[in-house]
Amino acid sequence: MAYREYVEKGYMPSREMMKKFLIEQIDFKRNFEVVDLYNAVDKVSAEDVKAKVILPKLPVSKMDGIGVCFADFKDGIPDTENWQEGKEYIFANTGCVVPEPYDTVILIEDVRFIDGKLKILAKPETKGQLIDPPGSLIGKDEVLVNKYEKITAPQVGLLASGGIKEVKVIARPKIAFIPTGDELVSWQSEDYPVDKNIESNSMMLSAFCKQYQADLTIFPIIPDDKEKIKEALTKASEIADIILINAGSSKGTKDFTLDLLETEGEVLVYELGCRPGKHSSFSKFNQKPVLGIAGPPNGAELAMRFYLKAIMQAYYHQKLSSLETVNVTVDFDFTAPKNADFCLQVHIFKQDDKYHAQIINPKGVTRATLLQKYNGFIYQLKGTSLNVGDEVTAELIVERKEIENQN
Ligand SMILES: Nc1nc2c(c(=O)[nH]1)N[C@H]1C(S)=C(S)[C@@H](COP(=O)(O)OP(=O)(O)OC[C@H]3O[C@@H](n4cnc5c(N)ncnc54)[C@H](O)[C@@H]3O)O[C@H]1N2
Ligand code: MOO
Repeated sequence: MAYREYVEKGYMPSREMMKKFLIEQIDFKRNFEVVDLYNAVDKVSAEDVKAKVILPKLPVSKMDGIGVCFADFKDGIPDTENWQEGKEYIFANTGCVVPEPYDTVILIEDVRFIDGKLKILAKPETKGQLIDPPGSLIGKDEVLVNKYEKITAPQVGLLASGGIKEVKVIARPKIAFIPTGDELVSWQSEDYPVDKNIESNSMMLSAFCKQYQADLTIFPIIPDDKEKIKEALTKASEIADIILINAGSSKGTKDFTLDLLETEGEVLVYELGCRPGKHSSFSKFNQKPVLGIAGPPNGAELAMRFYLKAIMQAYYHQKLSSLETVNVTVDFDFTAPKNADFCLQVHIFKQDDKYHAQIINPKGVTRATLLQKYNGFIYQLKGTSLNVGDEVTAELIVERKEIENQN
């Protein structure tokens, strides 16, 4: 073990700048796959999907009624006492074909049968009234889903109507996660020695990957050994589109991750100008993007919430989403450090028709308390202060209804 002098280097982006930087820097190698309609929802279409059939193929009725020939109404409502079904009129049901020569539908509500004899109460206004002509529901070659559009549940039905059986979509990216640290033991272990910590970030990531639609390979815990880390990175670069390497990113005697990425790859961001999650980094190794994530679960969580999410949205050609915001009155004083913005984790609640925010120090409470309490962020620029009573914009990580009437 040796003392490592801390040298601040490189670009230290804020949270938003880091998202932007990642998206600009990553040259995504996307894969595609063909899925059937059972598996199409929420996938992103790789191309414009055009209808293979038109609907309807023949004129159909828009409503339940009777089909008539408009010409019979040129002088007003004719005497229909002797009209016969199948001759002067037919029954026309919603969505069913109205065959020639019938060209107009009269609503069944505007028709009576008195002693079996037809009586029409309202003259059709126009020829073709209440009829959907061919192609009026799905047009010839109509685009049903656009390229890079996320397919919704109604669109899956639309695709089926358009004669589509399968769609080419962007395949889930492959993410490799490399947990590092001599002090770690797997969360699957039944008991663990007193000097060990439980490796849990892989499971948090596994859950985030489910939400973000990525396939995850979790590597075994890699000891703090440059050769072993290099081996793992090499293997990860062969199987994954995006590599996440965890911990060993700070100033400790065993924090080798960035030294290694610097000599064996290229480090573009060593650390952020934003806390928590300051020790998030971005590198390239064997042409693969490597997102470095801080070891402590809270820093790791924020990196997954912000940076991994941005990467995933860009991978799927989706716009970057932003959190819903709410104006809050702060119930605390706080000054952000001079060298980094601070993404404050706060408890937002409603009192006397106003939203308030209480600060939660992630390093001062158990993780369970933090996760129970914090429901939003206040992003505070470096060196700036907040004082009790200030009104600011906060971001919500829960739905707005969750912050109504709770303390
Ligand atoms: N002198 C300084 N010390 C530290 C600073 C600093 O600026 N100056 N920053 C602190 C901050 S903030 C963070 S965040 C951490 C970053 O640490 P590392 O990313 O280098 O992580 P380690 O030191 O290896 O481990 C820290 C902590 O996290 C636990 N850990 C690691 N991996 C996992 C995992 N996969 N699952 C669960 N927990 C994990 C590890 O056991 C340690 O407890 O540095 C601070 N120090
Ligand atoms: O980077 Mo650390 O995650 O600020 O807590």
